[in-house]
Amino acid sequence: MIELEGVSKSFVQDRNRVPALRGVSLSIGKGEFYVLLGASGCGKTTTLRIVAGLERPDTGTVSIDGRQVFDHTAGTWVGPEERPQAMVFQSYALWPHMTIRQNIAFPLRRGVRRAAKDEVAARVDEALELFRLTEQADRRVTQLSGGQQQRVALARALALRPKVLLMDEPLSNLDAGLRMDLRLELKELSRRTGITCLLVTHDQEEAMMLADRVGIMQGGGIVQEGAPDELYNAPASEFVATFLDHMNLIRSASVTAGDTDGAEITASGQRLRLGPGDHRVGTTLTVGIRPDDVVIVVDPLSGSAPATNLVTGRPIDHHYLGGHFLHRVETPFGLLNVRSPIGPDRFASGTVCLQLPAERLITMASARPAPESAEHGEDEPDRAVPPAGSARQ
Ligand SMILES: Nc1ncnc2c1ncn2[C@@H]1O[C@H](COP(=O)(O)OP(=O)(O)OP(=O)(O)O)[C@@H](O)[C@H]1O
Repeated sequence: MIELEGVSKSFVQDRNRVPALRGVSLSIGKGEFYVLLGASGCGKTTTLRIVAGLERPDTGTVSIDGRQVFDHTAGTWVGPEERPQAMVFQSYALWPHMTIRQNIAFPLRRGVRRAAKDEVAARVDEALELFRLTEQADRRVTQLSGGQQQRVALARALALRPKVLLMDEPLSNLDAGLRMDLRLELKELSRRTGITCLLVTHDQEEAMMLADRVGIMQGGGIVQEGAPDELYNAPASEFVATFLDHMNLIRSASVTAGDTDGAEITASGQRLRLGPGDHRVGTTLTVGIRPDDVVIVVDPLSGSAPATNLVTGRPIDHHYLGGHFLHRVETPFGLLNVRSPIGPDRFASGTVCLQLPAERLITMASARPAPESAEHGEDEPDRAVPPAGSARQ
């Protein structure tokens, strides 16, 4: 339904051409919910605006529903009004002097997709019902809450019966509760209508919850795409691993032994077992483990305690997060974040034994060493937990 091939775009900033997109290729199927996820400035909105026809790329091709709408080489260009899409913005973009009903009806009466009067009335009623807005239909939109206003914006977009719904951070202005409600509505809606959705966000949870497929953007390109669970369980790079889930990273791990059951790695003078996988002896890789997957071994001397992949550390601090704790623990691998229901009152004082279970360790290619300043640049994810900074060797 949406195809981008080799799309690049640069903008002039302070008299210099600055690349915003570097050869983006993307293929979104009919009825698919695709989310572009990335930190501020990585090129998400530019990609969306190019699909919408609000921005003209420098190179490449763009097709929607089998029709080429841009081809740099052939000089093809189809304007936004002729593309089969509707767009929803973070700012709602409603007409404040109109009622809900008028806001939904207005675009149906104008432009190239103008509908007949009866048709307009029928579509407005349908959209009102879909978003449970029928009772308030004659209220001014300025009298509505943010969540209601965004539902009007979505109703207005869907009343156009677009083949493609493009959404730019549509839920970012809403508080946490409303955001969750609208996510659920949006997901249900996309299932029910079968409409192809492309949404951009910097919110990992939102992307995971809504998407059939997520494309993770960094520095003007898509660095990995896949179903949310694929990305979560098999991040291809340190960037994706830390962006999605604040993973603890153990860098510069050497594979020292391997057999069909798994492999052994050495990092910071400590040995760890890995589960089965394609790990060649002699290679160096990065090993990741999520804070939830690190096990606190309360009584390491008991007969039932695990025997492998143990490491002793010094707790630095503890944060109560409601129902569970976040502990930061200094270990030979560096500082590890550990999320656990076990509270600090159950550790021996000043020391804690951790297990990094082999089946929970995720391996990925080592990143090239980054300059210190780049480590916390704009592409760094928003952190809900303190970073495991010193685990970066
Ligand atoms: N009209 C413009 N003029 C100049 N530079 C632009 C313009 N639009 C985007 N850029 C630049 O292109 C890059 C990508 O911007 P874009 O808005 O696509 O990023 P984004 O990932 O959507 O970020 P955000 O989440 O902050 O909106 C940024 O460096 C931005 O400053």
